[in-house]
Amino acid sequence: MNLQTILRKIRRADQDYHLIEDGDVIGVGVSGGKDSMVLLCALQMYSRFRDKNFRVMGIHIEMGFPDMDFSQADAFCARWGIALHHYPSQIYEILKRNLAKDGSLQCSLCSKFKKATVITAAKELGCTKVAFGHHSDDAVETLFLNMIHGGKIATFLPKMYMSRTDTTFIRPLIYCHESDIQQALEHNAIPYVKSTCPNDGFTQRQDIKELLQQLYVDYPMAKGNFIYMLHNQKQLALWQTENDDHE
Ligand SMILES: Nc1ncnc2c1ncn2[C@@H]1O[C@H](COP(=O)(O)OP(=O)(O)OP(=O)(O)O)[C@@H](O)[C@H]1O
Repeated sequence: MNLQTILRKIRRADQDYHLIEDGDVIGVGVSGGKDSMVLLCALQMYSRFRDKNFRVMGIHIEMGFPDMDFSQADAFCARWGIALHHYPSQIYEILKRNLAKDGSLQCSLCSKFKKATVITAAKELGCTKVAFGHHSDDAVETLFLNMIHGGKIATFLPKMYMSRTDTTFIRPLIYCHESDIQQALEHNAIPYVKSTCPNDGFTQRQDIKELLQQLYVDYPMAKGNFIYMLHNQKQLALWQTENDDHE
């Protein structure tokens, strides 16, 4: 497999945010989509570097969406000696019983259940950390979603400890663009499973994705600047009222 660009960017993220330590057992959350399949393969390769001693395994939570065929992904992982564990769940059934007012599935509920199930599976499998396939374009989309819908300047972190469940999450692809992932996927013929979630393509995230794509056509430099901005702490200048000092 040739994953040079991805591996270089994972290494940089690892150095900047200390994502992986000696002795780690990393459970990669695998939806079967492009990002998590590339992450699983790349981390497996990264684990072969001599200066790091850690193990990697894939964890797929079976959501129960119809016609999700994992046979190619399973065969590919077996060929490359990558462990991919499947965990059945009732998530789709529960979501169908708790529809939103407009009759659609609730993405926020889905995300909560999915995360909780990945954590349970990771603990059962003896993982020390859980890795997600979020990349830099996801980070910028989340930032815009939070600004537009939530009135806050925030996105997910490269590394996050959740004390409630005693779990550390890492996002090794944060310096990778979607285009890097697409290239790696094609170059190495990594299979992926197309999601059959009925909400796919009709989410607020999809709207933001399209908005940003248009913005990048007019302002191509924005793509790199948005990522730089996320860790450009020195030039952070936000308003502070007198009251904020005392809160
Ligand atoms: N069914 C699942 N089982 C395990 N982990 C999952 C599952 N679905 C998503 N994840 C993890 O959560 C991350 C973000 O989820 P999201 O739904 O945005 O991903 P996706 O777009 O469906 O797939 P991908 O990110 O793999 O292309 C994924 O990259 C993956 O690491």
